[in-house]
Amino acid sequence: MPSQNTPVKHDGGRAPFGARLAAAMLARGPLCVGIDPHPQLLAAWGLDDSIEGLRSFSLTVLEAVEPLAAAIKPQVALYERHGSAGLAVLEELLAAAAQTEVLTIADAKRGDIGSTMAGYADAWLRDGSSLAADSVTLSPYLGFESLRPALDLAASNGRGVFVLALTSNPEGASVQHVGGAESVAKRIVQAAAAENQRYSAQALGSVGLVVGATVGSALTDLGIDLATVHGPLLAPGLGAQGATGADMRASFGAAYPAVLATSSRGILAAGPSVAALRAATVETLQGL
Ligand SMILES: O=c1ccn([C@@H]2O[C@H](COP(=O)(O)O)[C@@H](O)[C@H]2O)c(=O)[nH]1
Repeated sequence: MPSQNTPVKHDGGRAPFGARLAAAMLARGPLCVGIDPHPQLLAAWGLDDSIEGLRSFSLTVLEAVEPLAAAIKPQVALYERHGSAGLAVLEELLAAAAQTEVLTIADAKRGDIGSTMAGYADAWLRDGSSLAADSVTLSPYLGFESLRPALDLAASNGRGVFVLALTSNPEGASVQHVGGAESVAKRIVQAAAAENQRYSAQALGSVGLVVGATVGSALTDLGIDLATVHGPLLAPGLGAQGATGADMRASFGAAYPAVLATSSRGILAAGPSVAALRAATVETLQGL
């Protein structure tokens, strides 16, 4: 575990991810737009479920939301289902986004034993990797410490991670709530808080958590204080999964300023018109 005084080195002059995200949230508001090219959405947009459809969908969403959102979150599974050509579209999307102000969160939910984790860290967080994003989502099911290669690489080059803690799906509780007052989720929250001690106390740390907008009273029930994390809280579940801005304020309480709400289908359903996607993004922001 790094000490509070561990120096943070940055490649290429990039500021830490947490500080960059906090600045983006301040300037644009606390919204991430998910880019989830489901086959049904491609069809609703009049696009084929093909590489060209995937490319058109992805670049249209980027064009629409990059001036408005703090971050975009491409769902990696929906690129992987198109094979290597789909991943090439994701690479193109990430490269195009890197030319804009919007930050990127690759929703890959990676996690493995440490030696293999180093490969995932290289893919999603290493400078020069064609899939490198500003941050990536990670699964701690093999133990938080197994994520070490990604935690350290991100800290070394101004990138970030979001570790699953309390997910937005109803099935998550069967694992994450286990242990009651000493729940699995609480252990993950504590580990992220310890990890963020390596970052300046003046800004958000770069180790974020995924905590669903749908968690309701779970944080209170499990005695989890997210204000201790000092990192960003990525909150899926807004819109299509039913959660609202009011729900999030009620659930997150004092930790709400660190919440980056994310919505995919709730905004994407407005496409393919860029103007309509922008209107849906603004409307979603107004509800936060
Ligand atoms: O707990 C989690 C973690 C990740 N997700 C992902 O977020 C989006 C949500 O899409 P919507 O269309 O806004 O429901 C999707 O990519 C999920 O895989 C999540 O929903 N919950």
